[in-house]
Amino acid sequence: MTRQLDLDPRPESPAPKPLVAVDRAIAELRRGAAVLVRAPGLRVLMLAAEAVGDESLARLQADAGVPPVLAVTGRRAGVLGLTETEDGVFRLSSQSGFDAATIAALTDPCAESNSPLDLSRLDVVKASGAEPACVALAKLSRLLPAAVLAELGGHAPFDVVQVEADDIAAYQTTAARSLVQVSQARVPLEGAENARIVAFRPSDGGIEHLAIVIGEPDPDQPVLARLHSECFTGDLLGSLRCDCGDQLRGAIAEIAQAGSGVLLYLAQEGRGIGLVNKLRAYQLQDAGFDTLDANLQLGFDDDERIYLPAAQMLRLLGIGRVRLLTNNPGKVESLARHGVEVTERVPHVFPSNDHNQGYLRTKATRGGHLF
Ligand SMILES: Nc1nc2c(ncn2[C@@H]2O[C@H](COP(=O)(O)OP(=O)(O)OP(=O)(O)O)[C@@H](O)[C@H]2O)c(=O)[nH]1
Ligand SMILES: [Zn+2]
Repeated sequence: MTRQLDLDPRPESPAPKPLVAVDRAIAELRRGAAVLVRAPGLRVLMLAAEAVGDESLARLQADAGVPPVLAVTGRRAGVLGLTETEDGVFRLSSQSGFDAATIAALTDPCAESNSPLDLSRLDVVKASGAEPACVALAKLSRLLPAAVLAELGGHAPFDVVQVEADDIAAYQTTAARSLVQVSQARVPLEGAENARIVAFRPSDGGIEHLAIVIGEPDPDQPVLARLHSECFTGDLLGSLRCDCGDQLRGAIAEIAQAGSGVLLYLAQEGRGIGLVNKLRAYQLQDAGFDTLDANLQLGFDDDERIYLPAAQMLRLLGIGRVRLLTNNPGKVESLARHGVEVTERVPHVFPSNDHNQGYLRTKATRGGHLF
């Protein structure tokens, strides 16, 4: 007999304080305000590089009492020719200081620059202080992965939001572990009428992930499953630049045909860099970079996704074993690492079109996808 899926109805506890502090910091950065990041023995005031203007830069310097430095990923430093090792985070400083236009030119490959950059005047060192946390916070804010920061000697500005570097580092894991089911409803889909959508929310009220459960999956058997990363352009608009729309509708059709299964619709747009950065990546691809190099130009890893939320949702649905619809061996490995047994990888390939041929070729030749 098929068991009903085990649905956990309610949050067990209020949002952990660390999540709340990071959420507040994200909101501040996105509106161009400074936040205070604390690391052991260190306090820095930071702005997201993408959101600085000359005025906020001047205020940062006045509040901290020292000239700001710039933190970028090793990826971005490598693209600029400032380092050969691309791991970690680098601190760039300049005797003459930075203005907003220079920061834009250093951090945003899509920025229109009026004057050529003089990189020879930059001091470049691998950073081990608060810089990695600051860059991680910019990434969590779905902004460009770069930060402007200044060490704070004296008092913090009275109204500044404060956040611990350790809480930033733990944020994604903590948020994923705190996911709970918050609502569900029957939603008949074209070709899969016996479907319901189950919504999962982290306890800080962060962005929800969805499970589309088709039929009545038997938790005692491996469940046919698809992890689908959100793609506004492909899923909703039918963009031909990728294969997401076909994969989404194809997975629903295949699961319906098999009788039952689950599609996790994960809020990780643009392989985890967010829609705005994905549009930047598209602009770079139109200038000749492939889908992986475009991410690196922006300072991101080629894939910024984590699959702990997916593993957690499967657990909450009572599913421990899956037959996974994917061409991406990374998804299989990652789910296994998070305790979900993948009994089989089921290929999920669709015909290419004139616009996504290069994208699919790159995934196969450089991304390790199996087509
Ligand atoms: N950064 C970036 N993201 C993209 C690009 N094209 C599509 N995406 C995103 O990539 C994700 C789609 O990847 P998936 O289909 O889930 O996964 P996959 O790694 O291709 O593996 P499969 O399971 O085989 O499909 C979505 O979040 C898209 O928004 C691109 O050129 N750049
Ligand atoms: Zn897509």
